[in-house]
Amino acid sequence: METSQPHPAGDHVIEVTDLHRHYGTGSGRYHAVRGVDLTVGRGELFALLGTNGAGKTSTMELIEGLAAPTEGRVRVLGHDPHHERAAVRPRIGIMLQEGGFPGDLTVAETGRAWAGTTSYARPLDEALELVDLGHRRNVRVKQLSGGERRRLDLAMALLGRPEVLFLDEPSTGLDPEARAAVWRLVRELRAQGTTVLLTTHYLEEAEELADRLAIMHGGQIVVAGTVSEVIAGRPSRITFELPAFNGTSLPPLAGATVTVDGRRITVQTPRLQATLTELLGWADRHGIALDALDARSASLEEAFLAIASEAAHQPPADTPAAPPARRKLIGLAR
Ligand SMILES: Nc1ncnc2c1ncn2[C@@H]1O[C@H](COP(=O)(O)OP(=O)(O)OP(=O)(O)O)[C@@H](O)[C@H]1O
Repeated sequence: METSQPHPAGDHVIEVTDLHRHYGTGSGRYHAVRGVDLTVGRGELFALLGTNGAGKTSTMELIEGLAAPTEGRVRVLGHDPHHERAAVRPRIGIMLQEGGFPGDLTVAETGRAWAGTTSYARPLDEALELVDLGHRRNVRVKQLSGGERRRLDLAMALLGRPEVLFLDEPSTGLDPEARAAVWRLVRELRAQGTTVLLTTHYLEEAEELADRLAIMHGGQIVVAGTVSEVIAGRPSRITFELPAFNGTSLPPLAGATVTVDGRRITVQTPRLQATLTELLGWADRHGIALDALDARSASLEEAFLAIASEAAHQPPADTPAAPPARRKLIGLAR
């Protein structure tokens, strides 16, 4: 077993190089993670986005040290998180997609049991208050709502005052108010220097929180960078309807792509202001009303949809066999 040296402060807290993960063996072997590289600096929040089955959780689990990669190298706080688990585990917090805490224990009993596995546990009440669960401390876990269970998962991940926090879809199942509260908490933790790696399906969550993000598809990172870098180069979009189209042709809109779907027109353009000016001038000159007019710059959502659709048309060379059924993750196996 290779024993790695801890990194000096300020270096990358997470380093992942050419990571691969297979599930199963023989003809049922499935290549779920296919050469992922990423780094996360101290105090940075990095979001992993992707389509369903893109490989986000499979990648996270390797970085968390819950499984060993088939190939590739992972370092967390300078250590191999799987083989040097004892060095890494006390310094990280993990919120899995399904916490799996026993339903018969109360919130407080769960917290006490979990605190016993953690070296520098913060007071249980403090952890519960962070996620607004203090008033539910004597309620059995099975009686909590789905959103409350998610918040319990988060409280348990925070119990050991982690330097690195892994959040796998932290706000799934939360109502908008609880989600906003979780976002505030994550921002505070990051401001205090916690490094965060999160997966999410909510693009606005990544837009709100992430310093950098990566979009995965088919086990690979298709694009990575800041939100502006990922959006850069994506066209803006103007849509409208022509209720009483009198046959007047649309003007030539330089550099734009026009799609007509019945009465609905979509114009994609790299020059939003100039194209909109040309279009409004044309409508004005011909006395045409542009119904339901909407003009917007490229968003992360549009970039995501375009990237996912482009990637879906370019499957990797070793197209996988259908994957075997997924295993359910049990929180206590962390
Ligand atoms: N234990 C497992 N055994 C076999 N295949 C698995 C296992 N876990 C995941 N897979 C498969 O690996 C691929 C990647 O799954 P993974 O859960 O990492 O994706 P994801 O991006 O997190 O998806 P989602 O957004 O749906 O949570 C999927 O095709 C999945 O079915």
